Amino acid sequence: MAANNNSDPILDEGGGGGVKHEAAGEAGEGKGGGGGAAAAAATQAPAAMLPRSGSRPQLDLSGAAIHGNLEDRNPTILLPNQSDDISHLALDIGGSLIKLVYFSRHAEHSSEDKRKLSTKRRLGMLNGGRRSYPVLGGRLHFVKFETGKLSECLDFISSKQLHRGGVDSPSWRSGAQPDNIVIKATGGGAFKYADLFKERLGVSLEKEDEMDCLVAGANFLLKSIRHEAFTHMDGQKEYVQIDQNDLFPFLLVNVGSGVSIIKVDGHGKFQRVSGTNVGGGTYWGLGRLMTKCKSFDELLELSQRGDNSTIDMLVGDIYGGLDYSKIGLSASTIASSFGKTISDDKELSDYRPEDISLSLLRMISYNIGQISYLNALRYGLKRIFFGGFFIRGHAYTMDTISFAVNFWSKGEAKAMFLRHEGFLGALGAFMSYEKHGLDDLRIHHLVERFPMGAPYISWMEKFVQKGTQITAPVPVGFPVTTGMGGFERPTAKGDILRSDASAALNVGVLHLVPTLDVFPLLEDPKMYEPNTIDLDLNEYKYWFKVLSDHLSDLVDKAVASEGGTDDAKRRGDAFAHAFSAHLARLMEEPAAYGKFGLANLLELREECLREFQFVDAYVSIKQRENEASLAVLPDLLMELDSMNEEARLLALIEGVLAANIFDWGSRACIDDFDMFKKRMLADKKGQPYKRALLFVDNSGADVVLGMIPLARELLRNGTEVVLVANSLPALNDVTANELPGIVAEAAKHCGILRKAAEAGGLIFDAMAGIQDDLKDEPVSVPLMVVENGCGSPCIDFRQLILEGMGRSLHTNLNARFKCDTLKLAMVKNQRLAEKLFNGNIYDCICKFEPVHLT
Ligand SMILES: Nc1ncnc2c1ncn2[C@@H]1O[C@H](COP(=O)(O)OP(=O)(O)O)[C@@H](O)[C@H]1O
Ligand SMILES: CC(C)(COP(=O)(O)O)[C@@H](O)C(=O)NCCC(=O)O
Ligand SMILES: [Mn+2]
Repeated sequence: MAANNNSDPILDEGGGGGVKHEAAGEAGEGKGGGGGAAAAAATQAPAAMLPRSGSRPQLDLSGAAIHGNLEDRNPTILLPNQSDDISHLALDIGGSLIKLVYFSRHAEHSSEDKRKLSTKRRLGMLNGGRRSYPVLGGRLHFVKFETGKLSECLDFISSKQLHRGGVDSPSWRSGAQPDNIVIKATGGGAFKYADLFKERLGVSLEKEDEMDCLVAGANFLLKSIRHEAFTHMDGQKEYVQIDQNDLFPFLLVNVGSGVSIIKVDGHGKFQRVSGTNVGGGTYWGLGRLMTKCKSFDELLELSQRGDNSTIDMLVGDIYGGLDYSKIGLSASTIASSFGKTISDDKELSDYRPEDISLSLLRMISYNIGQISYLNALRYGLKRIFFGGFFIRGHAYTMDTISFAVNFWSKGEAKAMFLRHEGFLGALGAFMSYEKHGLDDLRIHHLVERFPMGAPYISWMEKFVQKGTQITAPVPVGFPVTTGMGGFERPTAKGDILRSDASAALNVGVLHLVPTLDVFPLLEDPKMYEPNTIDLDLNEYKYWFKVLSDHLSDLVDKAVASEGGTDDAKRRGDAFAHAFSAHLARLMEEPAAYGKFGLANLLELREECLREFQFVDAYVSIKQRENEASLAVLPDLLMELDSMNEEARLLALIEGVLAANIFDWGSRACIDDFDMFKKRMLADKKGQPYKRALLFVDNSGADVVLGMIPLARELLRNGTEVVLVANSLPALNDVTANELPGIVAEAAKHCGILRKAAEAGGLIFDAMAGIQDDLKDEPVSVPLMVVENGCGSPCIDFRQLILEGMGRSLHTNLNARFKCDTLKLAMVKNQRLAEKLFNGNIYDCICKFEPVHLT
């Protein structure tokens, strides 16, 4: 039988089979799970797209008119009343910063389309009637500007035409000038700068109340974004699992220029209970005056090298070096911020700016923590969420606030922080566009797909246009606390604050994918964790090395896939820099982007490639492998058909797992084949599976010689088969777009596949004229292809378009489903084999998990 020679070219440690081919020889390591997995559900209803929510943007066709040449085959249609495309920007113009939240639709990948067309043409499968597979929805971006540099912000909006729905919007392309564009805006600047916006951009700002927006933004984030909230104590960040049913009431403290303290009781139910004018503006303002720093970050960075005991009067200064233990104050506790300067006969210039900055930071953070706690106490609240850009993801600031809350509440109240800290108001304003209907979004509808937000957008533009260097982020120091009331000075690991750009990487671009839903066959969605192993720092180091080692090879492929042009080379460079910066950021703080498993790490790379417009780095490798495998498929099918049923089933499973691994002395580390065989053969007569979902993985031998023959066997047994494939390219994975072409080609050699593909609408009379003997193959069950909503080598079943079953090893090995499940994978990574099974590279997994009816 044919060897299943599939391997994931970057990630597998060795070639996946006997016949060396280019991709296998390139020997990366990692993804490991090779064969894909199949699931069989005996009772499920036909696969169907999940319905879109009724409150989502609707198409408003009133007044539609053809724009341009009526003779054109595809003239542009103007929808003058369709406002979706122009309500994609919202602003929060605060005392210090302007925050923008904007939505962009995924651009059409025209080069991909061309390529798709030529592949289809070559495979002889162009037919206009087949369904097309949509690319994933759109993205929410987060960008900020200094309020003092408002004109930069206006330029940004104008250059991207954000006020008119972006440069890709119909209104922009058509050159139409809607005369009254309205943009939602909150914050004081919505009032102050309304005229300027009208003058410069011709837009009217529709004012939304700042407190309404803060609360709406916070509620939305806490409800819809995974790993949004975290605690930060003693340098340790820990994400908080938010129980949707037990969220309210809480205290929201927004630390902007000033501080607003709001008691939140529900959606739209809140009361501003307090505030303080000692806030972010105070730290930055006083700090600027006293240190001559030119930027907020410079001031914050200085604090990391500061020693506040030269400025602050400590308890020990007053008590002759002793603690005041009776009231719980250590000698190092600050008794009086800046108090020491009253007795020193010194000028401002005699103090180190570093020390001044730290004293200021501690004074203001501590004060905010304390006032917040007192307000929590007033209302009996235990949870305090802190937002606003004063926080700036800065460890020392958060630790100081947490310390104050913890100290004064004696551990009763908890300070929590939000990853989108400064964007609460802007998000709230964005959500106030009623037609967005974002209010009913559930957590899996907004997928945070890696921080390619503001910094990366501007970095990318810089790279593409100027080829500027990205500076990799540098570590921020963690403070050390003493047990009793005081902080020692921070023991900074690095001496420079992470650049503003990379710090903003704490916030990802939110991908809005309204059709995504939790896979309904998951046994317990709440308990589901896609990643098989936790990434501790050691694991991180290992995978970072793997990914870094293969970066240059990947860049070569990516550049080649775009024709090797100068532009592609520049983008390749930019991709390498950006991806390395992400890796460095994660190395420094693995939880920087929320909990991050291997699946996320692998997806990050794919996302990053896409960000730099590499549509499909493996396109030609995939095509070559598909063609080579299709050429040997007829022989394989003939060989399979000559076997008895039992031998054939074994050959098929081996085929998926790569037949000749046994030659290499490998063993099966999980082997439930006999159980599976029993279900397939012995029980078959009574109750064949109604439907099987096959999660296909790699292009080439994996899908053509492994999964398609397995699908064919299931079809032969009367089981409907759904091939579930990635929506977007990732490594050499086959995509839902590519599969129909491959199936059509395979069907040329096989009546079973042909009839089933026709029944499933995959091909329409494509094989008319091809003679084969279908007498023995009375197949009427359909073979279908669906996309899974993923663009990653791994699958997260919380975020799927359609029902299916899990592939593989890195993810889903331990996932339990409500249907019988067969997990097939070859372990192509020594480390994983050892870790998971005490096994060896090329060991195989054939894990059958029938549903036990109780
Ligand atoms: N790049 C920056 N420039 C100015 N201030 C910053 C910056 N980054 C963080 N900050 C801090 O954040 C505060 C502004 O926070 P923000 O939530 O945007 O408030 P506002 O709505 O009043 O502008 C500033 O006063 C300052 O303390
Ligand atoms: C006036 C503000 C609401 C403006 O918001 P900001 O621009 O600071 O985000 C805020 O600065 C504030 O709440 N100041 C504190 C005023 C007080 O309660 O004393
Ligand atoms: Mn504000």
